[in-house]
Amino acid sequence: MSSVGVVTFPGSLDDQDALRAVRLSGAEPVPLWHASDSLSGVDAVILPGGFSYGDYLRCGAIARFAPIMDEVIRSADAGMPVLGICNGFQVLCESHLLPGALMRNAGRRFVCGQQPLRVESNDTVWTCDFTAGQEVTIAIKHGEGNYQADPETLHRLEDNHQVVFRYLGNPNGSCNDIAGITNERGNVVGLMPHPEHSVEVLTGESRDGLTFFSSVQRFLALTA
Ligand SMILES: NC(=O)CC[C@H](N)C(=O)O
Repeated sequence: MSSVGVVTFPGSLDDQDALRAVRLSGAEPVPLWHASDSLSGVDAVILPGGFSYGDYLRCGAIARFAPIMDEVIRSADAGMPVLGICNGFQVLCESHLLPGALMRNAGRRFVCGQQPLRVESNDTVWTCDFTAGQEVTIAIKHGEGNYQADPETLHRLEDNHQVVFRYLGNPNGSCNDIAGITNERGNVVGLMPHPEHSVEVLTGESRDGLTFFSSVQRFLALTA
């Protein structure tokens, strides 16, 4: 059975839901602590949503310097699957594992709801069980989800097919309707929507989020 670690930072909010989603998908969930310097031998890591360090300075800017991040960055560079959800996406951008930045929502309001998305790429370890062009619905809730990058970076992301999800109805002003991106290798994915909140019909309208967790398991089984 593959194991997926979920890092808890001070102020993380969605770590328990991420652990639960990992368990629902059949993998072993492993809680990881921000102050540790070990990933406890897990096969993949999730940086969850929330308000790490109270969003002080900038969202994700302090979490990026948590002791565990040295090992997350080293393992990501070595090919380990890493998923950053919402605040986790912000941490990945601050860590320069992904390019660009998440700015205050264009409407200056926190947005929350069921968000339609289009899957742009299934060529990542976290999205290989989706089909490209598929439309899915996943929960969103964020104040700083407005993805921005310089024109050269945006061209590179588009040319390399590194845009993984686009909003159908842009809720926050993100460039090119970008909801999620990947690194060139396809092992690091960051997105503002919350797949861990869209895994059960009892708590949402969609189970589309489960596909992230089944995708990484299939990838890990193939490479074991
Ligand atoms: N749900 C979240 O992870 C929120 C992320 C961040 N604190 C924001 O408001 O943008």
